Amino acid sequence: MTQDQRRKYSSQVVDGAGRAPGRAMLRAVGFSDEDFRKPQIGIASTWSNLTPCNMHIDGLAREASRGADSAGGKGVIFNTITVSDGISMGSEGMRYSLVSREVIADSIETAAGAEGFDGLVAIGGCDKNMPGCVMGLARLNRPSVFVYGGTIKPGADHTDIVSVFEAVGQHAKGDIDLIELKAVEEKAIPGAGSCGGMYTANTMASAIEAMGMSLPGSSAQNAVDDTKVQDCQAAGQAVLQLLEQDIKPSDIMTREAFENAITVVIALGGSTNAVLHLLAMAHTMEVNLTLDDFTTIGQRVPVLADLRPSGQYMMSELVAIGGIQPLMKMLLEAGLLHGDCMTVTGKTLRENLAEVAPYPDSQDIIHALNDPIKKDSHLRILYGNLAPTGAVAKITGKEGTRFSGTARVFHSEEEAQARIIDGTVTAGDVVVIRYEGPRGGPGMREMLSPTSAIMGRGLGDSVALITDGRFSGGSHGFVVGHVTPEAYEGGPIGLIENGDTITIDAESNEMRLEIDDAEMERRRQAWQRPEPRYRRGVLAKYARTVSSASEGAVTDRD
Ligand SMILES: CC(C)(O)[C@@H](O)C(=O)O
Ligand SMILES: [Mg+2]
Repeated sequence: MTQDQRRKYSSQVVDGAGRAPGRAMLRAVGFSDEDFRKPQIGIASTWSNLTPCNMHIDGLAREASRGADSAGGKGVIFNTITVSDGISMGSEGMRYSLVSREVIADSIETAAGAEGFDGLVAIGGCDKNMPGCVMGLARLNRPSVFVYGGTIKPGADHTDIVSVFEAVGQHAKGDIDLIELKAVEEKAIPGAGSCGGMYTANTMASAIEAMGMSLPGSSAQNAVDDTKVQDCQAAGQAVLQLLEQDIKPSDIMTREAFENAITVVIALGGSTNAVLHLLAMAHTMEVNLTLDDFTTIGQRVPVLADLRPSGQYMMSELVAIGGIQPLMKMLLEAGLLHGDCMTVTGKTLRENLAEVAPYPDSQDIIHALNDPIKKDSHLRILYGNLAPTGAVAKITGKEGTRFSGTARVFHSEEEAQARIIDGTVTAGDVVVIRYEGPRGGPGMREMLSPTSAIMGRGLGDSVALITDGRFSGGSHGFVVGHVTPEAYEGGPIGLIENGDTITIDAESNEMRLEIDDAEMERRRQAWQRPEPRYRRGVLAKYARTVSSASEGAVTDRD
């Protein structure tokens, strides 16, 4: 491919006498005559000092830019936003979390679309960054690579952010005092990097690597490590190679690649957010993926990783034994991955895995296929009279696979949290948290505070929680989220009354409100939509455009 063919977009901005004003501007940011003849590589950085997940990404962006320069391109760094779920969780501000995914995708599309980058590297840290970046790259469909900022190291005594959330529940129960709670708070977050278990950030990074949009190994690296620096430089270089071969996201993010991503997420015991984000990414790439694909794939893929929140180990411990590449090789050899998928190395998944060595014999983080932690998926898609268009449950089996209990209904996360903490919620209850959906919240908050409070209070196997909101990757217990249609749209979750019996069955994949159809209809007639919580600003805009959680909660429908 000629240099000019590789400058499909930047040539429109910098070539010819008429473009002198644009070149004048670019000279001021460091372009030389020679640079105008190079492909421009946009480096989307989610750097921010507001969260440890992203506080090191400015340095990583500079490494990626150097990598692009060294391969004959011209790297141009630009920034997009991030918000931190670990900080906003349980507050009004958490309504902005899922919204930030759209803002990130929109801003990458906007900056690259306006400036004429020929290729891109996008670097994400906190969990919504990852799908946000990839959605931006997919919309642009220019040769590009995603880089994960890397995982945080464990805090002292094997703690992490979820340890702090669960300590809040232990404190409420009286098991630990304020001094002990503060000690957990002080030791859990030792520096830069994304939340340390198989929570949403590590889940999505792994999914994206499995999908072929990150370099092999990228998703399982420590944030502060030479391997991450090398990954960034290599990503900058890889974009130039992708330009040469004209390999675009649409060549990589195929239906089979999404199936690979789902397979790896299940094997890792990953976050329920993967369902939402993969549906959204597929929508962006115009790949036909539905909730039911998670069921079909989930029937044949076991959970193999003993990682938090349901298991014991942290991501950095998986990094130490070789990351997810040996796992992917195991899955490929078992016929569970499509080996012919193209990746950002310019090679297929099978070619990338050819030289990968197996895990050391001594490890017990990743179980063998004949000794799974769970023989099928922990991510269950439930239907029934409570979720006519689907819901997403995380059922590891540790808390059982069937739950029948008495509804205790709350109209917000805060209300529910207060009643869990003060002991009103007791064994046998099904906590219902509604009006937390994408549109009704708005923003579909993550219920990590209530699920952690339930665990901390020792009610993990005797209380279930259902919501039209979503969960953190750190949530565990008997939990069902993404209940659709959401309450604000008139969904049956809005018709539950205190004292009703609710049955959740993760074997038959059903969730039922035990009332007859006539009673359901009577309640439906009496239901009234509440006033929206926001009338102006980004949350109101979001509520007006967002689709159902069962469709990925996207805002750019046709
Ligand atoms: C705070 C967490 C654990 O990062 C959460 O937001 C997640 O979704 O995993
Ligand atoms: Mg999150």
